[in-house]
Amino acid sequence: MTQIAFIGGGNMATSIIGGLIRQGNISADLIHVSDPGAEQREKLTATFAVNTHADNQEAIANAGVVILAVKPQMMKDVLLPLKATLSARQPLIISIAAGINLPSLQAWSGCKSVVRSMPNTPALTGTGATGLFASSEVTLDQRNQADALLQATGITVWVKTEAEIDAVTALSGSGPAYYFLLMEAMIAAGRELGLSEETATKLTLQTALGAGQMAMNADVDPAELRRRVTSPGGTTERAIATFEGAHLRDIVSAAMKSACSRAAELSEQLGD
Ligand SMILES: NC(=O)C1=CN([C@@H]2O[C@H](COP(=O)(O)OP(=O)(O)OC[C@H]3O[C@@H](n4cnc5c(N)ncnc54)[C@H](OP(=O)(O)O)[C@@H]3O)[C@@H](O)[C@H]2O)C=CC1
Ligand SMILES: O=C(O)[C@@H]1CCC=N1
Repeated sequence: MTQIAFIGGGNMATSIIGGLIRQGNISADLIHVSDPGAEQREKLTATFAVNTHADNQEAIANAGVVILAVKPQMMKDVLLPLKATLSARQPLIISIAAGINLPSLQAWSGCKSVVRSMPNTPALTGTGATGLFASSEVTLDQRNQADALLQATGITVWVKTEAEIDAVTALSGSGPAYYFLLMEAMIAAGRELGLSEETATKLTLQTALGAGQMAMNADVDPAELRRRVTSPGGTTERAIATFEGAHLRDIVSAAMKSACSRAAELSEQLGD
């Protein structure tokens, strides 16, 4: 069976490892994670019983797939010392880093088969969403391997151009944070309306879950679901008018465009 190495065992690696272990198709024995933090390594071993290493070379020694899960700013410094080993072994490389393009990943790793992916943190509960784009050298088997790995954490979508990965980053990569921000705002507003923290939180989270599940299962689009909540002359109408008056759609559009530009900017600043 193929060994999988994670370089970097932080938030996102933890979410993906959690999804893989939870799904049960990959044994924890086959997963090797390297991270400089002793506490982080202990946490990963205690939670998932995976192999952990302080040394990146040890983690990749027998790996058929190497998942790059360090910050974009670290990527070049992390890969260059591994280049001799990686280029000799040619494992499938899967990067999850925002804004590091395929030519840079290929140059720094010495590997031809590189998949650029953009997952998100709900991977931890198997409800992740991942966008993927492969270098032309990636074989069909490797593409299927990357797809199966990330499908263990939720849905996968292959995009047609590498530039679309930056759009995916702005939408689903960063997207959970947008919903969490809305939850924070709703909890705070519920408190202002006199609800306890506990009640406001409980109702906000259950409403988010219910709306998400309804939207997933409905045979109509979110706009129609919104209309069905909005009784003429009722309460929702007032709230929606307030959102529209404050140009919520323009705010969302500007926010996502700035996230997408930041990904492109990272690529320019950090790439070769
Ligand atoms: N968080 C998210 O929602 C998403 C993140 N991403 C991408 O995932 C990547 C990781 O992000 P995230 O998990 O949030 O970041 P984290 O900082 O949580 O994780 C990165 C981990 O890498 C470790 N690390 C630092 N230097 C090295 C090294 N030389 N070798 C091995 N590991 C090292 C860090 O340790 P230490 O903290 O001690 O420095 C840290 O534990 C980023 O590239 C990001 O763009 C993609 C999709 C979503
Ligand atoms: O904020 C970031 O840069 C990373 C990429 C997508 C989510 N988190």
